[in-house]
Amino acid sequence: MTDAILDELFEVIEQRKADLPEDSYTASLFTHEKGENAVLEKLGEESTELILAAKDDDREEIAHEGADIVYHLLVLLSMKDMDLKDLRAALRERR
Ligand SMILES: N=c1c2ncn([C@@H]3O[C@H](COP(=O)(O)OP(=O)(O)OP(=O)(O)O)[C@@H](O)[C@H]3O)c2ncn1[C@@H]1O[C@H](COP(=O)(O)O)[C@@H](O)[C@H]1O
Repeated sequence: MTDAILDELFEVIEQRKADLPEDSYTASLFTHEKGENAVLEKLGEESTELILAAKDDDREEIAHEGADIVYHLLVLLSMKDMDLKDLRAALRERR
């Protein structure tokens, strides 16, 4: 997890959280009437879609749904005032 794309994506998410632009999907998750349940529901849906893609052996779809999950996970971390350091620390502890 040293790929810069994750840090760049997390930075954009933090920026959207701060600025809340109207046309931003990310911002809409932070202001959603369902609160954090909106992102939790998305994580549930995307996980199901990932499982279906895996069962179909659809490699392109596995990557697509996996990316959706990573994005929504980063939004969740930001909502909880956590960041990639927390995720990296958890992964490192398992080595
Ligand atoms: N990485 C993502 C990202 N991944 C997924 N999504 C959105 O998450 C939603 C997923 O919901 P759905 O499953 O209903 O979408 P779908 O495409 O119909 O479903 P699938 O069949 O694809 O799973 C879609 O609206 C996607 O656009 C994302 N929206 C934004 N980003 C990143 O966030 C940045 C800022 O985006 P904005 O906040 O929109 O400016 C972008 O530049 C991207 O880098």
